[in-house]
Amino acid sequence: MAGLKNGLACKARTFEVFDRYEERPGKGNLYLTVLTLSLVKMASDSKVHSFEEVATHNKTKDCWLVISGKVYDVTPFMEDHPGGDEVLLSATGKDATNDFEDVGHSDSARETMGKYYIGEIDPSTVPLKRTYIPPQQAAYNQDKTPEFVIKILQFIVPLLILGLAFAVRQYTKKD
Ligand code: HEM
Repeated sequence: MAGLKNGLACKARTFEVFDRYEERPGKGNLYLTVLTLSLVKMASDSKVHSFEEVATHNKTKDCWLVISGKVYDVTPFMEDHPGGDEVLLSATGKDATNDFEDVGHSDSARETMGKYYIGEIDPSTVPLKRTYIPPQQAAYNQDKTPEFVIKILQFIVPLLILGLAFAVRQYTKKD
């Protein structure tokens, strides 16, 4: 009976845990029941939340996160999160998958997540990521011809002035 109690209290959602129960001699039927109950629990846990609903849980005392399509209620973890509660708050109201992955969380952090899992996000309700589209502005001086002419003139004009000065000097030179 103690095994059954533990099985029900346990939040683990893997078959591995229940395989161990099956190995116990003489209690095959009992442990099969535990497995079934667990599956029912899994199904009921997988509540589908809309993004709009999840986004309203954006406070220190009520904080939900969306990571890899799953919804986590991390309210009880706010004070204990090694990265602090501020980062968790800043990850609300959006898909926090990248924020979570960018930190390079350890395997044990990923296991901890399971404790706070409350369901799935309805993907159709997640707003599309906005991509930055630069304004359609004409590039300055797109036509290169005048620029080219200006550059040539920059060389020719001083040369012309020099040549003119030299000619004037030669012309006005007294023998
Ligand atoms: C359910 C969600 C989360 C859980 C269970 C979790 C758990 C943890 C744990 C256990 C650590 C200690 C280091 C490690 O073991 O990797 C950690 C560190 C950290 N986490 Fe999270 N975390 C979660 C979500 C997030 C999110 C969404 C962000 C970013 C917005 C974040 C940012 C950080 C930062 C900045 C650190 C500190 C890293 C360092 O200083 O080395 N975490 N987290």
